[in-house]
Amino acid sequence: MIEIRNVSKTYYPDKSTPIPALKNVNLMLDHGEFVAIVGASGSGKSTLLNTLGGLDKPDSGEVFINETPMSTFNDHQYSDYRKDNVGFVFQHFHLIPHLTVLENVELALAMSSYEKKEAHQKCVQALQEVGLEKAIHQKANELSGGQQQRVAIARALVKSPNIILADEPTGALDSQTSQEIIDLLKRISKQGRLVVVVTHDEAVAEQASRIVRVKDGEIIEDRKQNKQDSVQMEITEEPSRKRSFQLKSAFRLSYHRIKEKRWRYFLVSIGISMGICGFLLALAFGSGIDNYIQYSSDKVIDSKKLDFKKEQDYMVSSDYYELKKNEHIKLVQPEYELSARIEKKPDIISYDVKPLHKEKNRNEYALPKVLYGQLPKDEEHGIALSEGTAKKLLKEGGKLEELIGKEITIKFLSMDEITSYPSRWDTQKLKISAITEQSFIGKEYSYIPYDFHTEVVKRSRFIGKDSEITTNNYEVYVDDKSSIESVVNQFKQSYTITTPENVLKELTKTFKNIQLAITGVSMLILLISSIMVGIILYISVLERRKEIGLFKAIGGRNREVRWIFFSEAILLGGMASINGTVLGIVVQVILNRALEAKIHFELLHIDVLTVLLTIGFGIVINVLACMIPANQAAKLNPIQLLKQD
Ligand SMILES: Nc1ncnc2c1ncn2[C@@H]1O[C@H](COP(=O)(O)OP(=O)(O)OP(=O)(O)O)[C@@H](O)[C@H]1O
Repeated sequence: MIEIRNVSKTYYPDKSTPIPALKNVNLMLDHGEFVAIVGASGSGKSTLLNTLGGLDKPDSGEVFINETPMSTFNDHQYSDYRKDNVGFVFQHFHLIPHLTVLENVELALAMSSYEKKEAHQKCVQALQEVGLEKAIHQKANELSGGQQQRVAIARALVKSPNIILADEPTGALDSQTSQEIIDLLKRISKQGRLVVVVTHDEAVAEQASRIVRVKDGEIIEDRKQNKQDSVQMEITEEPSRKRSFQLKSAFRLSYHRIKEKRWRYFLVSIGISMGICGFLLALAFGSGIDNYIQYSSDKVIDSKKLDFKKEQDYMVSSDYYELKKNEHIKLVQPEYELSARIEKKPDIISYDVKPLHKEKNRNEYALPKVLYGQLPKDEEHGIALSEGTAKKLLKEGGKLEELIGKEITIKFLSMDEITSYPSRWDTQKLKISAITEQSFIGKEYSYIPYDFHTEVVKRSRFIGKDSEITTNNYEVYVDDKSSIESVVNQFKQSYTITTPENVLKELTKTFKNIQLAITGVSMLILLISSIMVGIILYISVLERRKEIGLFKAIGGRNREVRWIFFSEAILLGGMASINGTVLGIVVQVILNRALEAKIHFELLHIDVLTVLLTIGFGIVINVLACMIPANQAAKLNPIQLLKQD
């Protein structure tokens, strides 16, 4: 069944001094044998056992498995050989302490395509065989040494391998328990399996059907005994199971590990949660910007309005007529603002005043949104105060609507026409006709009727009623948004033109900068957290060496070993991202509520897609952070890993 022909193996621990572990070893082993490999420490027993188990490869010579030379195996075939043919039993059991007895045994089937029910049945059967069917739900670390070794034997048996390899299986047990384990292994060999036991203990060796004595890497004795024991039943060989990795096993291991080291993982997850929360808010803010753009396009910015500016000169009548000649231009008005103040002792309320469109144009172009009252008519001496200014006027406990109809004294600032220096205050009594919505960003304006505004400007500049007001800014209104491009193209040589799009860009600049800052900070936090995750998982690789070794010994491939760590990263990332997302949603609700009265659109908007995207992003970052430690784990040598105590 297994033949070892002229096998030699030399180790070079410090690269120069060779340590020969096996020298020209020849051995043939068959079904149903119970072989004891004995010898002094360092004689090469474990190396021989590991070579039989496909964990170690010889330097020269050949190992044949049912006449197939192992040297033809690639790494995957070695793993498959361990998965289907070999069950390992170790001196220190190598059970996962926080898993139950059943879960420990199930682990051996993690690489095979068994149905859940079938797998369960096989595990229970294996545990019955070792006499532990009553303890299946007990935690492995609650068992005695002998019981733990029985679980380890059940784990080796559950795949129905035809070879059981046991390295000092009684080394950590008292003599009575040792005898029970040896009896168990003997029984297993009588089922027709090959059982190879490495032992120091001559009393154990004497019970084997064959003793192979090793000294300095050579077989010095190969003796068959207890002939009656070699009478055996034929095992019904199971066909090899298709490889199918049960991700569930990797996740179960990682879940238990995270539970065990919860404080460590909790601290690391705070960083990820904060970063993810920031990331979510940045996305939510992005939707807020879209809302703001929508709001501004509807309410703040007139989509048909262009601002024309002459850089050097004042605009004159010829400019005006030139503009009016364009068929798309419907209205041209000079643009100027007035500075005004209301004296409410001891305070002075200062604000700027713009003209309202004439009534005939009000249906065509954007108007400030009225909260209370009505916009003043053309001939009225009324003012539409902005919400912010109106609030300053209110007496404590007063309501905004109570201001409507009240008369107030407003002082408009007059300028010296030549020097442009403010020279005196022009006092007017005006009725408060309306209160308009406060704009969230940009300047607040109050409005007075167009002609009245022109009159105040002329008076403030000391010019006659029939004179033109000099300005270098014109408001130009077109018939439709679609005409803007052609108008701009025609006049861009002579004027600096600001389109509604430019205005919007300017208005959203602050938002974009805030969003950029939040994104930047959250990315920085995520970068630092992912480095921390990488470090934590690197520590995890060091601490989970036994699990990695075990996974490889039961036939796990490198890819599957990586999954032990990916599952850890996914669980950690998933939990931290969910926490971060919940935190983000809480911040969103609080901020939106707090700003509800001040702004008229949703500043932060989170939808299901954003939530899923954020959680996915958090998980991806964690998986990326775990790449290096996971690859490192996959490359580790199982023999070294299993040797550590
Ligand atoms: N990975 C390794 N690197 C370097 N030397 C090694 C390695 N594995 C084994 N050796 C050396 O090879 C020799 C045989 O080791 P092996 O573990 O097979 O002996 P053993 O008989 O099983 O010993 P023990 O009973 O103490 O476990 C020893 O001298 C050991 O130091």
